Amino acid sequence: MTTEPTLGVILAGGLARRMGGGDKPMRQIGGRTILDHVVERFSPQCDALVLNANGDPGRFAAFDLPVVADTVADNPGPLAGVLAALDWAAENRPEIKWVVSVAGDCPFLPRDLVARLHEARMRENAALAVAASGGRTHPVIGLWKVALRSDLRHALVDEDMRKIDRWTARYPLATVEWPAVPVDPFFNANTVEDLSEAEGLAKIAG
Ligand SMILES: Nc1nc2c(ncn2[C@@H]2O[C@H](COP(=O)(O)OP(=O)(O)OP(=O)(O)O)[C@@H](O)[C@H]2O)c(=O)[nH]1
Repeated sequence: MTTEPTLGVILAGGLARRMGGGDKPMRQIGGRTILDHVVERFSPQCDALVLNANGDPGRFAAFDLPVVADTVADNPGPLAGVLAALDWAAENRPEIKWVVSVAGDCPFLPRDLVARLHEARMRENAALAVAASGGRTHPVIGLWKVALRSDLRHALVDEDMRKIDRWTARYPLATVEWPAVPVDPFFNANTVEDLSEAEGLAKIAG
C-alpha cells in the first residue's frame, strides 16, 4: 500500500563484472530467477513497474514489463537508470511524482519498502529517501522525486556525476533503517559465491 502514486524501477543496467558478465537478475536462487524474487516482493508495492536494462529488451519478455534503457551512454552507473525511470514517469505517467529504485540483484527486498520510504520523507520533509541496514546505507535503493529529473540529467551529463551519495547530499535526505537479521533485506548477489550464500538465505527469508 503506497501513500502516493509511485513508479518502481528495477535497476538491471550494470555489467556484472564480478560475476563474469551477463544479467545478474537472470541468475537463479531457489529455482527461480532473482528477478522473479524482486518482482514478487516489489510489484505489489508500486502503482507501475519498469525494468531498467540496456541491450536487447527481448531477453526479459517473459516478465511483461516495460524495459527502459539508459539515455546516458557508456554505463555511467546506477544514476543513469534512476534518470531513465524519472523520464519514463514524466513522459508516460504524468500523475506519478515519485519513483522508488531497487537493484535487480537483491532477492530479499522488504515488503514495506515503498511505504516506509514515503513515511520517512514526509515525516522529515525530505526530497529523497534512502534505505539502510546493519548501519550501512544502500544508495541504489531509494525514493526519488520526478521533479528532480532535470537536475539529475545536468549532474550526470555536465558534471560527470557518478556517485549517488554525492548527488543526494545536495538535497534533504531521509534514511530508513531495516533490521539485518535474520536476513539482510538488501543482501545483493555480486559474485558466484554470493549466489550459493543466497540459496541458504532464501530458506529463512520472510
Ligand atoms: N542503468 C544502469 N544501472 C547500473 C549501471 N551500473 C550499475 N547499475 C545497477 O546498479 C546496481 C548496483 O550495481 P553494481 O552491483 O555496483 O554494479 P554491476 O555493474 O551490476 O556489477 P559489477 O560490474 O560486478 O560491479 C545494479 O542494480 C546494477 O544493475 C549503469 O551503468 N546503468
